[in-house]
Amino acid sequence: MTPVPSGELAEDRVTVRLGPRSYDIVLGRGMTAQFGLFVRELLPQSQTALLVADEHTRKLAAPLTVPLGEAGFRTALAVIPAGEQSKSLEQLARLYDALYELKADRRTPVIAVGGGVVGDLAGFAAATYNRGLPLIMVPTTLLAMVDSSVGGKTAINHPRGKNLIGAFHQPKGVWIDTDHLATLPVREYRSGLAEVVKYGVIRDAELFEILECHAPALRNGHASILPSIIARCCRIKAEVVEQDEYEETGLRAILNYGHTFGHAFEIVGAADHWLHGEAVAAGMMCAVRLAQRLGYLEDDSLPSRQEQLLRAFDLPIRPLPHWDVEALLAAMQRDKKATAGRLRFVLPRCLGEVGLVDHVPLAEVRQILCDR
Ligand SMILES: O=C(O)C(=O)C[C@@H](O)[C@H](O)[C@H](O)COP(=O)(O)O
Ligand SMILES: [Zn+2]
Repeated sequence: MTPVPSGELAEDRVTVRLGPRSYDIVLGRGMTAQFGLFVRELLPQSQTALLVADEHTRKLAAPLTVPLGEAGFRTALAVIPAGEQSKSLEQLARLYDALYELKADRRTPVIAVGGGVVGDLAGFAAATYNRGLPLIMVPTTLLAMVDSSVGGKTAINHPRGKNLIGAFHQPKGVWIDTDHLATLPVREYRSGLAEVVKYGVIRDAELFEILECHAPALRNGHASILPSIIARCCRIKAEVVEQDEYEETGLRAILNYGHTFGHAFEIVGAADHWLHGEAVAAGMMCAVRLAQRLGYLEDDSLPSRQEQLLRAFDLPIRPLPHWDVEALLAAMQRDKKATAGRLRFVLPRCLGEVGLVDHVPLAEVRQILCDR
């Protein structure tokens, strides 16, 4: 795999092993000066690079143009409006225009500097322009570091469904500089903690216990163990993606714990502007209650432990009362995991173990949604 660039301050490295599409996730602090070398070693022939950022992360993207220039790249920076609405055809077209203006060729990397929205949109532009450009992920939010920058899911939204238009397109490399977290608004940071809790429930009981022990420090972003938690989540994600890259066997679907409810909350409750992790948090609570109701859950302490942890991170544990139940159910029936409108959920059996449950009766799900 990729050699470590000399002088790099990387503290950790996780390799995602996917044969010819394998790549490294490099984790460290204060690594800006080494970024050009990192990209150059991945792409020895490229002459141009398009950086993509939003209004908030442009200040993190701009300094990267210096080491990229030193490494011989002619760069351009495309800035999109911040927020979920940017996962749209309109913003995608703007990125295609920017690539055209740059005279991008098949070797031009798209470098996504930001959170999940920037990564998903820039990733989809990279997956489709010229039938595929190299993609480099520079996640700057906790959520993007532990989840969306790894695994190759790229997408924009359809007005009626999250991530409905997308492609699998693995990055060539992921560059996690934890110094970027210092710039993150606290609500964004805590939204990322929801996906961290998810990893504990689906696959890593010990991680969940670590989160419980360090909840007060983690809540405020001051925990010295945070970098090791980020690396641990990346390792879990890598392991899952390595075994089921295209979500075919059902294994990768476990990463969707809380998302069937969560995506419906994001769509139906769009006006309330919940962040993705907030919707996932309330979605995980609905899922664990559903598991209990269906008799699937073997560990009765899990709902209250999960609730306590999410509360400790100031995350929502229920959908908002004014969201229409029938609209939420309709959104769930259009979920990508549903087949022919039949609901399929990722449900926990015990801490660290979840399964895919088919044909969940609509009435049971309605009951969970009515309980607010
Ligand atoms: O990488 C995956 O696989 C995931 O499901 C991770 C999720 O946290 C992420 O939100 C993903 O974008 C959801 O994908 P979708 O296929 O349900 O749209
Ligand atoms: Zn997610």
